Amino acid sequence: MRAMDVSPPRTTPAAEGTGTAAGHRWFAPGTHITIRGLTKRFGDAAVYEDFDLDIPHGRITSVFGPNGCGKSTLINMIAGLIPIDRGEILFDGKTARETRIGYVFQNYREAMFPWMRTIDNIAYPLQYLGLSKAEREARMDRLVASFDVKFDLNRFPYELSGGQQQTASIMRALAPGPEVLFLDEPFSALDFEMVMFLRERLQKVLVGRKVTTLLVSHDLDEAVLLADHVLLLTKRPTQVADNLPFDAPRPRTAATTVSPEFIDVKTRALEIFQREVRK
Ligand SMILES: Nc1ncnc2c1ncn2[C@@H]1O[C@H](COP(=O)(O)OP(=O)(O)OP(=O)(O)O)[C@@H](O)[C@H]1O
Repeated sequence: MRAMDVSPPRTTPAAEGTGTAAGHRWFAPGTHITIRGLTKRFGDAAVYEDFDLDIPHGRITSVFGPNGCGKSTLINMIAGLIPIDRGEILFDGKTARETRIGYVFQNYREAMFPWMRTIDNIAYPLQYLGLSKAEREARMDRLVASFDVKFDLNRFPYELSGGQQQTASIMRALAPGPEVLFLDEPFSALDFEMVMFLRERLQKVLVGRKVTTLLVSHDLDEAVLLADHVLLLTKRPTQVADNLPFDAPRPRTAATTVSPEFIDVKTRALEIFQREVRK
């Protein structure tokens, strides 16, 4: 089943290409990531079988579905962290290797280099971009200002709280200016005050920079609150159950969760989820 708004054919003549790095490949306007015919097995178990999906440019897509349906596997395959068995995943016609990607893991405790100060951890990816020292410093200044952190970034990661470490992990993922950001349950181990802070900061930065974002969340409120699209998955072999747009104004806050439009999307998502779980 397809995911988003358009229905591109699997293959089209070269003339219909959109002038990408790959030149001959077709993708729908507004689409950033195109997945076609994706197949992934673990042993005898098919997690994905001929799976197609279009992920829009510069928007936040939340991935939600039954336990073990393959949410993490999906974003890890898209990010190029685990191999696919068959199919094609392209970013504006490019491969993951040709795309600047950021990734935030659930387990922030193992995400940072413990021997480096937090600020140096965050700046670490910048050294691979070939920027001058002045450019690196200017980027860091902008990033630190946009997150408005209240803790001391000169501390070592182990001196920070979990929420502060995860804030730093997110800042590090954003430091090189990723075209695509992957977040796998980034807030699930954090206290609610920190979750509120991070949701607000993250939205501001992602929407401001128009970063294509894929967020895996087990929390339906969070999945809907942050998303431009809520991608609902079926049980395995996993397909797209539905893809619900949510276009409430930003920044979205706790107040958004009591708005009629939020409740409407959440209710529809819950119905689809329950239908899939019962199958
Ligand atoms: N490396 C692996 N080897 C074998 N099976 C795997 C491997 N990675 C994932 N799986 C299996 O693939 C399925 C999908 O796993 P995945 O972690 O992607 O699901 P998920 O939807 O993110 O799960 P959850 O809801 O529990 O977070 C699960 O049944 C899991 O056990």
